[in-house]
Amino acid sequence: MHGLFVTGTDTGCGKTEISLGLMAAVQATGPSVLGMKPVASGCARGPDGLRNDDALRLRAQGSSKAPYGLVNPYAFAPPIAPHIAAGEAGVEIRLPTIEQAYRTLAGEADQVIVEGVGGWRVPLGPNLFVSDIPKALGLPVILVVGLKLGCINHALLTVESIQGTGGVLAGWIANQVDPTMLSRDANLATLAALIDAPCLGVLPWLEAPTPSELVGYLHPELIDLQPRHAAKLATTQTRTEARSDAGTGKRRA
Ligand SMILES: Nc1ncnc2c1ncn2[C@@H]1O[C@H](COP(=O)(O)OP(=O)(O)OP(=O)(O)O)[C@@H](O)[C@H]1O
Ligand SMILES: C[C@H](N)[C@H](N)CCCCCC(=O)O
Ligand SMILES: [Mg+2]
Repeated sequence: MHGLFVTGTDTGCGKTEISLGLMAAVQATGPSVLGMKPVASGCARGPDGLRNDDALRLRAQGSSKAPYGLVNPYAFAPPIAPHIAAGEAGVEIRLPTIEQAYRTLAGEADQVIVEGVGGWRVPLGPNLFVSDIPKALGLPVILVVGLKLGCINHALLTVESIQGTGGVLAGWIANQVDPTMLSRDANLATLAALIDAPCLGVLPWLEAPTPSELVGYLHPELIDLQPRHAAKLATTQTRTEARSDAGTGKRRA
């Protein structure tokens, strides 16, 4: 397995903190890891162009310093829904561009952790959604559940969509974004009972979360790609490679 795709129940649910924590957890066991944020809205313009905080943090946590343009091929200034930002910038977000950047990163590290943008069904263009990215890259998905009132509904709808459309849900991670949440443990028990995938960690609300602090709460070793799931990912990947080869006119050996 070359990577994971991190999605969440919403924007602000903790995808970046957890992606960084997962990178640190993998690095602690030896393998090299790079981070990727294929599409980012909410970027500052600097001397080298548009830069997004999530992408900069993922890049900095990487085992080597990948070119920014590979970590974040699509960067948009306004902090708004990405398809609207792309439309305003006159840019079409294209899967083959994301695939190419991902393949280059995957060639440089043992693992690539890819953070989505917003939640699972955020549109990226007229016929493209965030949910298409892990399918194109052949990646299993980790769902970050931002623990707050309302998260059960958001989590179950997201799980239904991932699993109902042929995605592989490798696990979910609960993240307490609301320090005052009532009945936290009962909510966790409900999520555990209703989500058909392992819980890979429960993060409390932390004053100033750091990747190394998060490692203690995360259990990526519980990711168990059963043979049927691995086969599903392999099929997706082969189909995607064939499609992108067709797009570039390359012939498969
Ligand atoms: N467990 C936690 N304890 C305290 N603060 C947290 C926790 N998890 C996340 N945060 C904070 O909540 C905010 C949102 O988290 P984060 O940026 O990781 O969300 P996200 O899902 O990546 O958002 P986006 O959709 O913008 O990419 C950040 O300020 C982050 O530091
Ligand atoms: C600006 C923010 N931090 C994210 N980059 C974008 C979140 C898009 C959410 C779109 C939506 O679901 O309505
Ligand atoms: Mg983020």
